[in-house]
Amino acid sequence: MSAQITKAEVAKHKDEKSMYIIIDDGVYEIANFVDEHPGGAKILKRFAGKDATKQFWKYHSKGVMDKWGAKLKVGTLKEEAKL
Ligand code: HEM
Repeated sequence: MSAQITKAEVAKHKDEKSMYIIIDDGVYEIANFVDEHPGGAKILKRFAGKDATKQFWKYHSKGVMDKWGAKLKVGTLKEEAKL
């Protein structure tokens, strides 16, 4: 079972040491990926600690997730009550 990570926890990971982004219900560690991102490091860093689902699916096809998803995934977004 993969780790359940809250949105608040994701938000803490936003620098070079550790950079999390959310895509759908997955949490991805991209600190070591930003420099090889074909779309550039800058745009990725802008989403560090945040949900990038909409932007991800705007620029990538499912094949990108199939190739990279498992390598970068560190957990699943924890379901929280929406108040
Ligand atoms: C885990 C997260 C991500 C991975 C693994 C990833 C991977 C890739 C790959 C492999 C490409 C090359 C093009 C392709 O094969 O389709 C690409 C291009 C690109 N990515 Fe990402 N990406 C990620 C997140 C993001 C995010 C959050 C943005 C924010 C907008 C972004 C913006 C772009 C852009 C603008 C391009 C260039 C598209 C083009 O030249 O047509 N990516 N990315």
